[in-house]
Amino acid sequence: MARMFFPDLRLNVELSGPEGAPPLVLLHALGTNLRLWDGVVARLPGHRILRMDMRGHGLSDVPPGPYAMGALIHDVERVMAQAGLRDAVVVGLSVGGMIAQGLAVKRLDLVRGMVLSNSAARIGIASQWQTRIEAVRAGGLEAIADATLERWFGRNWRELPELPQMRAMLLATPPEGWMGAAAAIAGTDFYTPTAGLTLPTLAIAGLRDGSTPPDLVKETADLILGSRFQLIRGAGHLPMVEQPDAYTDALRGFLESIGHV
Ligand SMILES: O=C(O)CCC(=O)CC(=O)O
Repeated sequence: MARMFFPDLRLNVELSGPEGAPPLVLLHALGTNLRLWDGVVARLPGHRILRMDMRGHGLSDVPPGPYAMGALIHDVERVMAQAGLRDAVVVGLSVGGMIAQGLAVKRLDLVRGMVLSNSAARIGIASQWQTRIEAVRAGGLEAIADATLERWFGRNWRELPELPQMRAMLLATPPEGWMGAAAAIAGTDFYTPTAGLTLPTLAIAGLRDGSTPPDLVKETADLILGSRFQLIRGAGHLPMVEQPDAYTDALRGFLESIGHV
């Protein structure tokens, strides 16, 4: 674990795997942090893996919100520069996948391929995000926790073994950070720029995902010429936590198919 220092903020990052190995960049979802990827990192020992806590999340600084999507993209750009990484496969979960799309549009030299996991060019509608932001402002993350966990995991969410860990991760997110990043999602519509992308892309969806349902993920995958779509049946919004073997197999298959091994 290391802190990267920039003039306006510090970001928490972790670099693992052999230096010089094909690089992966892992970007987490709203209300989570880089620990979300523990199972994937353990299963992919042959890659140089950079993961980071998005601003306002995990151990990164919490600048006052709202955040612009452009700022979240710039954070990844400068972390990759400081780590000396380019030509990476960027794996982004949900808002992380939006950041991956924006990074590919802006800096294709940094992105060899994308995995848009449980993500889309546009997620939710602005008024819905505003309602959630107001709830968090009034009552903290606890105010939205149950509804969020139900969207993440589906109807039987209370029975899932991963629930205590994921609830704790959600509740540990600084409210200012959650609201800042939620505002970035609310203000983003990448439909047109993403439709112009032509790079190797795998889109992954979880059957029980109520945050970014399979049809929404597929709609974005279909914008990108030659992209592939994979549905993980036994998972919701966080398939790397619920189905780490199936999820890593999907990543590995994609990486092999583009020779990024
Ligand atoms: O909290 C939700 O259900 C929405 C989460 C979302 O769509 C964005 C994300 O997970 O990054």
